[in-house]
Amino acid sequence: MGAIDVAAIAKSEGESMVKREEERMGEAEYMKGVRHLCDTGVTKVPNRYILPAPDRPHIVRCGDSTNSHNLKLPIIDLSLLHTPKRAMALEALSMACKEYGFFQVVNHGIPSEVIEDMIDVSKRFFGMPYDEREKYMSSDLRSPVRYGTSFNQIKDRVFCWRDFLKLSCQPLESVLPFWPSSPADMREKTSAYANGMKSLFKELMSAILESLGVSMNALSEFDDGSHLMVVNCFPPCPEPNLTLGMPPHSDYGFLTLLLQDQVAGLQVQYKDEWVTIDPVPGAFVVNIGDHLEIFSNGIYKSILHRVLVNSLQNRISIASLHSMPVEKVISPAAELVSESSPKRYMDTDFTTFLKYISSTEFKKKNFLESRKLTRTMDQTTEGQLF
Ligand SMILES: O=C(O)CCC(=O)C(=O)O
Ligand SMILES: [Fe+2]
Repeated sequence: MGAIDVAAIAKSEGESMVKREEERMGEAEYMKGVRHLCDTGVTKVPNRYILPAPDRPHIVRCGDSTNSHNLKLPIIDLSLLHTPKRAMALEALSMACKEYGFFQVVNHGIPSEVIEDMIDVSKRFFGMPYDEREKYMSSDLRSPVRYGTSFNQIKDRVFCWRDFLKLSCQPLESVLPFWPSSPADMREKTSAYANGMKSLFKELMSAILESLGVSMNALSEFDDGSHLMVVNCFPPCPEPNLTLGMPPHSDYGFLTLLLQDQVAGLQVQYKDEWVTIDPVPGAFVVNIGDHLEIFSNGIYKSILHRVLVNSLQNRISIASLHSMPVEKVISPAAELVSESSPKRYMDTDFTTFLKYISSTEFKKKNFLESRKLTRTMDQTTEGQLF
């Protein structure tokens, strides 16, 4: 063995101190979000955002919508619900909820101006300087307005390429004064959109309850139900194969109504494959959330989905998540539980969900798995909670 090279050790220690200092400074920068990161002119994805190889997306580049990696979701024409073709439309809805857990709705009655204004004001919000957006940053999960980055920036080991603005919408009059005051028309445009989403959600739930054959009594629970709007911004990413805009997750509520601009990115799990949902102009993507899977006792499925990023275009999506009031316990509907079809999920409340998301570095971000009851020969055991 040669003599110990003191100079080399000192040099390497010095280098690792510099590296740690860079990481520490980087960490504070990453907390400011990916929009900010992009404004600093990054040309490579920093380590903090690089997924382990098995979790990376395998992006198949295709402008061709016949490619098997692009899926055409069932399209439900809501205007048919008000015609003699209602039964046929309900059948199509039921099939979509069982087979895909996702569908698109057209002829939904939301004016195109309300939709365009919502996308436009969202773009302008994320286009404001960081100092303006920063005012709404909060780590309090119950705050009525919360600007942030990644999926769960306190917990995520690997960050995802997303910034978001979460707005509580219930009750609208009380939360509105907390919403961003700039851009100047943000509150006006966003509240018009939120009102539209609430009525569309109730119309969809009425059709869904009918398709399940359960009592309409549950409908009134949605009048004061929870309503959260998540405005997502996915800036162009220099190396989109290394990271994700959102990791695989399911949504916690009854239904999510999703508006995406014309940039593709949403992928859903279908027959063990990730398939891309091409945007349909003027349509909403609707997906079943964990609460509806529980309420339907597993008949309708809450499906894992994720978001890809791309190197060229900024992408905006607006997700409206709806459920019953937060204090309400969600359990399978009485009509759907019988001896031949036993209860498959534990009763679930919002506090349990909040505990779950704040206590787990969730691998699959799948709350639902933790609520499933597992059946042995003749007894039911509660699945492990955390
Ligand atoms: O951006 C998308 O297409 C999906 C967003 C999403 O899944 C969510 O906000 O929960
Ligand atoms: Fe989602």
